[in-house]
Amino acid sequence: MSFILASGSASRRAILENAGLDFEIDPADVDEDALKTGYSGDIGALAVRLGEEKALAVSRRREGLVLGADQVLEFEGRLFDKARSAEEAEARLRELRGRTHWLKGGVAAAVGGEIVWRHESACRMVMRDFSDAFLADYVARAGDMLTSSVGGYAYEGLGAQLFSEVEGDYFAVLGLPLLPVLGMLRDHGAAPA
Ligand SMILES: Nc1nc2c(ncn2[C@H]2C[C@H](O)[C@@H](COP(=O)(O)OP(=O)(O)OP(=O)(O)O)O2)c(=O)[nH]1
Repeated sequence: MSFILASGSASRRAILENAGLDFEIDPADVDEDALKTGYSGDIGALAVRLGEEKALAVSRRREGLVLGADQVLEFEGRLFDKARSAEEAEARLRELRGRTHWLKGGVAAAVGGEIVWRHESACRMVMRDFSDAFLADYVARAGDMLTSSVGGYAYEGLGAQLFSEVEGDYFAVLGLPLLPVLGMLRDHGAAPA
């Protein structure tokens, strides 16, 4: 039983590998900025739409079940994508500290160029009001996570120190709501029932 993960995300790959699943990786080439720039609708729905676009882009050229996903950060109604530099990530963390933001996730499965399943997740991230000294130390130690993860943190790692409370699916924070995905994979014969 196998399926295709239409993602270049190391986190999504690790989540599925650690769960013992058999899959190929074939990242989707989707112009996310085209959909995100100037978007003013529901941010969770956008993440689902992006997950669908990624799944469809690969499903149109590959046989079998294709899984696509996306995750965006929502803060006071504003949409944030991955920071483009460590400096931008630091400025954002300074803005988010002491306040609550959401990680909105969308995941979709496609077969033969058609969407067969979709799921939306929302995780409430309560960031503590850490000091400037803490932030400087965090930025010095966080490395690539500052720009490779949508919030500038790895919640399973150093990023845990940023938060006082998190509500939602742990795996969804990391980029892929594993249990709903497993249910779908079993329904489609792509994971052991
Ligand atoms: N390891 C880790 N990664 C995280 C965490 N929070 C978010 N991420 C990652 C998961 C995704 O790789 C990334 C969200 O960006 P996207 O949804 O646009 O995916 P990405 O561009 O990485 O890959 P893709 O578009 O699927 O090829 O942030 C976390 O707490 N830990």
